[in-house]
Amino acid sequence: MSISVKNLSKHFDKQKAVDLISFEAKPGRILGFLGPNGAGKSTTMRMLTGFLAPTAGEISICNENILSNPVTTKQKIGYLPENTPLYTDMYVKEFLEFVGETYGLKNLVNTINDVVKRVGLTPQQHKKISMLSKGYRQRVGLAQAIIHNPQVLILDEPTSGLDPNQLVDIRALIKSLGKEKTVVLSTHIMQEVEAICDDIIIINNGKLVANTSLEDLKETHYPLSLEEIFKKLTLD
Ligand SMILES: Nc1ncnc2c1ncn2[C@@H]1O[C@H](COP(=O)(O)OP(=O)(O)OP(=O)(O)O)[C@@H](O)[C@H]1O
Repeated sequence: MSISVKNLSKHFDKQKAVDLISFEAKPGRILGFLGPNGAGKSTTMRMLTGFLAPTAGEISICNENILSNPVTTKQKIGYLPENTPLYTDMYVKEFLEFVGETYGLKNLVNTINDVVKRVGLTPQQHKKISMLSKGYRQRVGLAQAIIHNPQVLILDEPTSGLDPNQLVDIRALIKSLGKEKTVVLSTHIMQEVEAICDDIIIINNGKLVANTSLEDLKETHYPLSLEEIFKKLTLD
């Protein structure tokens, strides 16, 4: 199992932002992480990537405990945070070189060329990040997430704010990455879930209310649409 989460909780003072959740994510599959605003998705993703310490619970990435082996587990994870923080004064390749160096990657020139091609950044590769549209910035965010060839990808709302053409391109890219890696992505777009996810977890008020395959979720709630299922499980 690439990601295994057991009884994970995060409390901010008295608020239980994440409340005893357990789930697994498997290689070669894309796990959609759904939930209303404020349900606990970003908090969970930040714990999965080691950016935020859990209040309680266990996370293992590729069979290694994230708290006991923070350095090795971080090497196995690529993370695209919500509102991708990028150094916008840097040029695309300069930024990727900076990220590659922090991972201690060898053969960086070829690696950067490969990753630029993979995410469809070739026409923009000589530009400053501040000059790029939202969709191309998102591609730079994806490039930095995959540059070290991680086994696990954590993508926090990777397609929010993209135009319909960019949406299609980025989804296709995520789908192709999902064939070889374990991908966890959060989204509010049900069409996106239908288009690319294999498995689904739904979180509401910090608790998991669904944890199954997309197929099983639809079968269990037949004939409801995914929007209707989401509503049914998350309206208190
Ligand atoms: N650093 C923090 N300090 C205090 N409360 C926090 C902190 N980070 C998150 N929260 C709270 O925890 C809850 C879960 O937030 P989180 O950002 O994980 O939700 P989300 O599911 O990602 O929401 P969205 O869909 O709006 O991005 C919210 O009530 C939020 O206000």
